[in-house]
Amino acid sequence: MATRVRPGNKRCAVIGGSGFLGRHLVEKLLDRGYSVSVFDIRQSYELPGVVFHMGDLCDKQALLTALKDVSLVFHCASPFPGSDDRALFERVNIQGTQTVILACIEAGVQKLVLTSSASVVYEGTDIKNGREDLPYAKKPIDYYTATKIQQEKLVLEACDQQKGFLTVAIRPHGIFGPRDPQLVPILVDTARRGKMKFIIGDGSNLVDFTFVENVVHGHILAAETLKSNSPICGKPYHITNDEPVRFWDFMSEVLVGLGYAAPRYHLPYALVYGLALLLWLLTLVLRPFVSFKPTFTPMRVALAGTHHYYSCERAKEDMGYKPVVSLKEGIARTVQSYPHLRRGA
Ligand SMILES: NC(=O)C1=CN([C@@H]2O[C@H](COP(=O)(O)OP(=O)(O)OC[C@H]3O[C@@H](n4cnc5c(N)ncnc54)[C@H](OP(=O)(O)O)[C@@H]3O)[C@@H](O)[C@H]2O)C=CC1
Ligand SMILES: CC(C)=CCC[C@@H](C)[C@H]1CC[C@H]2C3=C(CC[C@]12C)[C@@]1(C)CCC(=O)C[C@@H]1CC3
Repeated sequence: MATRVRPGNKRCAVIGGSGFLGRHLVEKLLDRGYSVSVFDIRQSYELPGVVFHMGDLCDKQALLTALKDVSLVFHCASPFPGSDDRALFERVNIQGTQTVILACIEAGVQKLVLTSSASVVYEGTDIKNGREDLPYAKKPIDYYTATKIQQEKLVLEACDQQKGFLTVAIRPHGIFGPRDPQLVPILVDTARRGKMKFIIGDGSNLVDFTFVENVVHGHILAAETLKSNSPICGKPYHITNDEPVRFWDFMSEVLVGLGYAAPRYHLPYALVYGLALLLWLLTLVLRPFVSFKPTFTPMRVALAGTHHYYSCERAKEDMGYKPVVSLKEGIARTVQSYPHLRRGA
């Protein structure tokens, strides 16, 4: 049965703390005087002050051990978004998140901060300065995002001020920074295969890319603002760099920083999208005979050729959010952190 953990207790748990965002979050929490338990299916590092609990978040007993005496939980675990294992997304993001909620309540945890995603409202068409009141996507861009929608709903609906269990969801977008296993590695891999020559569309589409330390800052602000009667209870918050940038300028800056050529030739958006769609249909038809994963999926073409940037006004008003690292500085620090991805390395 729930024994409420003493408020003000600075012991917290990071579910998914071995991952890219999770590890940055753990490092900042330690700086701020928290003691941290990490719960993850893998252990990727060791740090003084961190206790690791290895386990699957779908296992309530394993979670209960890790959440003992913890008053604050960050949930930033998810399967790799590029996977096509639908059952895994459903099991971890939906059923697993329900298990996390139940375990938190049973362990007497007072605050749960979920890492959601701004893409829960994106359907592949332009979003300019989107606010949190946009409806959830009816046709999410992929199954991973469909389960992120369900996950966010579960966590926000679990907020219960009467019972002293408070929840909030952070919606970052395009997280980048040192140790990111996705964005820069995909980009460099595409460049190394000679496929980063083309700009899809006229290149003017604006997108949010968010330096990981700003995402961490948003999470910690949310946790520290989350109190009874706080306006943030049960709500989602966009956290970005608040500096929308042309998608292709961002890509070019990273590529040039790592010694690769920037893309130069323009291709019409509708043409590339149509080709990606055809290729995708072809992979479906041929799936019983051959299996291959194209780089140019319709989803990726939409992400590269449409506007998708979000307002963080609500986070500024309700929790005093302001990015702590500019885009320029974030790109410089990211580029510097990938010596092994430099051209010729
Ligand atoms: N990166 C981005 O641009 C964005 C990310 N987000 C969200 O941010 C969060 C963190 O993302 P990111 O740091 O990039 O992801 P990572 O994959 O780097 O980190 C997620 C961690 O969770 C672990 N994990 C996966 N399944 C389970 C499970 N069943 N039980 C326990 N741990 C598990 C992963 O292990 P393993 O690696 O072995 O699978 C990994 O260590 C996610 O919720 C993601 O949806 C939202 C918007 C943008
Ligand atoms: C803002 C946001 C949601 C970023 C998410 C990260 C990835 C979806 C992108 C990171 C690198 C991008 C990329 C492409 C699509 C989107 C990414 C995977 C292309 C495949 C688009 C088509 C190309 O011309 C090559 C691009 C390589 C990099």
